[in-house]
Amino acid sequence: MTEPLLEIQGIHKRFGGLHALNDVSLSIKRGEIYGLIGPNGAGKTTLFNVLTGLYQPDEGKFTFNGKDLFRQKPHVVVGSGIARTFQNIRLFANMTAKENVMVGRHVRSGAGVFGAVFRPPAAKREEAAIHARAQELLDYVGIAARHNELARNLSYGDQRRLEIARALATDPTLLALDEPAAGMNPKETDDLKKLMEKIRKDGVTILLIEHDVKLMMGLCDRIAVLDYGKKIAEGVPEVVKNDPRVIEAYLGVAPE
Ligand SMILES: Nc1ncnc2c1ncn2[C@@H]1O[C@H](COP(=O)(O)OP(=O)(O)OP(=O)(O)O)[C@@H](O)[C@H]1O
Repeated sequence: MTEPLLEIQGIHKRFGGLHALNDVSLSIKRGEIYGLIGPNGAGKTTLFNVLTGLYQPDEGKFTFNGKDLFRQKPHVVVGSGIARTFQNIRLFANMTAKENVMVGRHVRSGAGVFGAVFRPPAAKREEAAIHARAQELLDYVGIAARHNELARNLSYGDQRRLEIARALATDPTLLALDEPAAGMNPKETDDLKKLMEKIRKDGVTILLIEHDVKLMMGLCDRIAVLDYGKKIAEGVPEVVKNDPRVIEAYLGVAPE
């Protein structure tokens, strides 16, 4: 058995009296597309925020690629190979598409502030490489022609793609996507599905939150279901879909 890429055990997160994550454990294998579903307020985004260092969990364990990332800062998490996108798109609206990706790439570059200001030859070469890689990533997600467009002028679907390109610019091992299909039409959703399959084929493991259950069922290798901060089911889509606890969580009533 190969080691899981991501392993979280017994994670608790409380906001005052609200137990947003209650003893959540899961492990994600390398190369998987792993889905996280659950009703509104179930704790999905909170789990992402804990994983990416934005929230400090109260208890638990969290290892990634053999490294202990429990309560680490976001830059350490990114540096360890976890990149994410946000439920509410967080692009630099007044920067071009390419500049947005370059920001992601700078996380990986060694040029730093000195290099950016004084631009010695090595820094210039690095800057050229960052430009080239950013353009390549825009091409990869299918928006190369829009490279010079301000992010705010891109269509909603293209903004979502741009967020993915920016996350990929950090060379992640695990890409965590928070509702990437939100607000997309069926054609955009289908294109997004193909993009996620391509990303996985190219060696990046994907953790995905999504409300579009049809998309999740057709895309994920395994799915975990959260409800009121607890993991109530986990498994292959077919089994999860028919689990009475899942049906009850979604419909509010136990199935007949
Ligand atoms: N920073 C915070 N402070 C206080 N409560 C919070 C905070 N973040 C999340 N919560 C609460 O924790 C619970 C879980 O929220 P979370 O956003 O993780 O749910 P979700 O499953 O992602 O929901 P949705 O599908 O609506 O995005 C909710 O009751 C929410 O109000």
